[in-house]
Amino acid sequence: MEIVFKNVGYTYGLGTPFAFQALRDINVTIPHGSYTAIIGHTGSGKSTITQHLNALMQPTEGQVLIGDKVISAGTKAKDLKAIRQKVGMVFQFPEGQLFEESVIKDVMFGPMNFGDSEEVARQKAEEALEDVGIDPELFERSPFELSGGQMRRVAIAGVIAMKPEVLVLDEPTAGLDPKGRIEMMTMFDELYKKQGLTIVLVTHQMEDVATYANHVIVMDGGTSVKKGTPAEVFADASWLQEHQLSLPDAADFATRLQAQAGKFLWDSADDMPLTVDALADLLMAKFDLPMADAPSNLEKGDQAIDER
Ligand SMILES: Nc1ncnc2c1ncn2[C@@H]1O[C@H](COP(=O)(O)OP(=O)(O)OP(=O)(O)O)[C@@H](O)[C@H]1O
Repeated sequence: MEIVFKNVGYTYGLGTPFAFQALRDINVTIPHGSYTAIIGHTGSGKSTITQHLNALMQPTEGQVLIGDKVISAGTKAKDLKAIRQKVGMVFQFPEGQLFEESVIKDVMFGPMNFGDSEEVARQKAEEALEDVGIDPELFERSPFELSGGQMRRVAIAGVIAMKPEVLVLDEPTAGLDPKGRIEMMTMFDELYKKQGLTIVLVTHQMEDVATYANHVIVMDGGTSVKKGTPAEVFADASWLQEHQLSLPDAADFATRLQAQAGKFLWDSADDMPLTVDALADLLMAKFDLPMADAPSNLEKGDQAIDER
């Protein structure tokens, strides 16, 4: 499902002395089937734009087209239920919203709230819990007996169980350790590939943008200042700096190496290595190193974390 912003603006406290325009002149598209990252420094408007994706907020100016629904100031609440089912939101620290006495009941809550029978809701909940990697042995346990990482997965299963077409993730790995972060991002990537979802990821992690996203929207001062592929958005390091953003570490290293070597290591901006794996490939090729049968950096990193 495609989501289109047409001249969208949003003012908090409209008509009061405390009015603050947080979004202005937004014209962006979240393409159907894309993995879109929304980036931007603190206060640039990411959370505000995100809450327009399932009409939790309605624009005070312009329109948001969510599939075949048009949302503008004053759209009636009765039109919004179908949107809430189609666009699932995972906010920061979603485990804070767990409340039922068992894991399975918590995940069944959403589907039942949208009118599914208990039997259908249970089936959807079991599938969703399997998708997020929760062992069936835990289904009847209290969610509050689980580890923090497991609680977060259960909360995410509660969103996935509603079979959304679009999954919106607002800094979903906040507070996780490096291993938990990689596992969580890998899980979303698998869901994206397996279920044909559209994903919108709000993040401060440029590595995640480079590794998972295929479309990026850059926010600054309440508006979108750039959109494109990760390669297009990361092509200009000084532009990123002006907008208080940075390159992914691999691209930063490669750019410095290129500057120090004083010669081009890649042909066009599209070829700049953005991930550690792409950087490794570039260095292997440039220095004509033989390919060995050794674990990748990522696997070694995982191993090191496991051993700690
Ligand atoms: N409820 C509110 N009332 C008034 N102003 C608000 C409200 N919520 C956010 N703002 C302001 O709107 C602007 C955009 O905030 P928003 O939370 O969307 O930014 P953000 O990019 O998500 O920031 P962060 O990266 O810190 O989460 C900021 O200047 C913020 O202070």
